[in-house]
Amino acid sequence: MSPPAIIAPSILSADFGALGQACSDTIAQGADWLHVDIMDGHFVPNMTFGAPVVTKIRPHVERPAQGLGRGTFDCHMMIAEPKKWVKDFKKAGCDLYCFHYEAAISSTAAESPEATSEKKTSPKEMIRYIHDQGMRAGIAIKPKTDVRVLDEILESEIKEEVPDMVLIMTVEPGFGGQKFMPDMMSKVQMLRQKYPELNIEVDGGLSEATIDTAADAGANVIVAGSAVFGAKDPREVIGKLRQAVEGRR
Ligand SMILES: O=C(CO)[C@H](O)[C@H](O)COP(=O)(O)O
Repeated sequence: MSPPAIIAPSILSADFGALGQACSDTIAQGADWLHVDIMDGHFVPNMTFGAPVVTKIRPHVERPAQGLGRGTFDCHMMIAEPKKWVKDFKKAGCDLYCFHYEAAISSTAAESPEATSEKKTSPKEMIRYIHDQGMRAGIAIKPKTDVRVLDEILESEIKEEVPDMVLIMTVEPGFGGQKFMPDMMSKVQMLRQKYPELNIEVDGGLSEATIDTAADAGANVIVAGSAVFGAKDPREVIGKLRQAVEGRR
């Protein structure tokens, strides 16, 4: 049986002028986590906000008593230098720090142009570092990245180097409101088959129209921005997304 359904509305589509209230309302409407999109204008062609804003919205949502329970701040770091901000986000109240595989690999290359294959295990070093700071770790891949790059990481014998979640992007990261890419579902299926207990998150274009495809493939953590924040009745949408995932467990 796959892990429980987790609905994580992306606050990228919330009213930034009343973000704290939007966060508490969304949890009250039945969301499990809040998906917090951090963009730096380098890794992706858009900017959002940094740790000071997370610090301000954190008190609006009660933190999970333990683990990745209700109220988890799932911070999706679409940034070129993911290691640089780990401590700041821990301090701001992030529970799950999800960095991009592509950023970790290229920041290693930037630090050391003569990087050896050993150096290229930097995603594992990142995961260990995030765990050392007392957060859960996620690793995300963009649509063009082969999912098989994750095997070596997921199969690490060192527990601290294994991520708590994998995020399969179902749009090119950078903007909300884009079209879901169904061809990303083969990545989800492959992961679910190999790792039955893994938290597999999908992000981009998820809605009542696309949730069945994602749930059939085996995704259990569902990010939805415009579908939730643009809805007349967000509670109903959150409930339907959850029902679709629960129905496949
Ligand atoms: O990471 C993201 C964009 O890079 C967003 O989380 C994602 O696109 C959610 O928005 P929507 O549900 O409207 O597609």
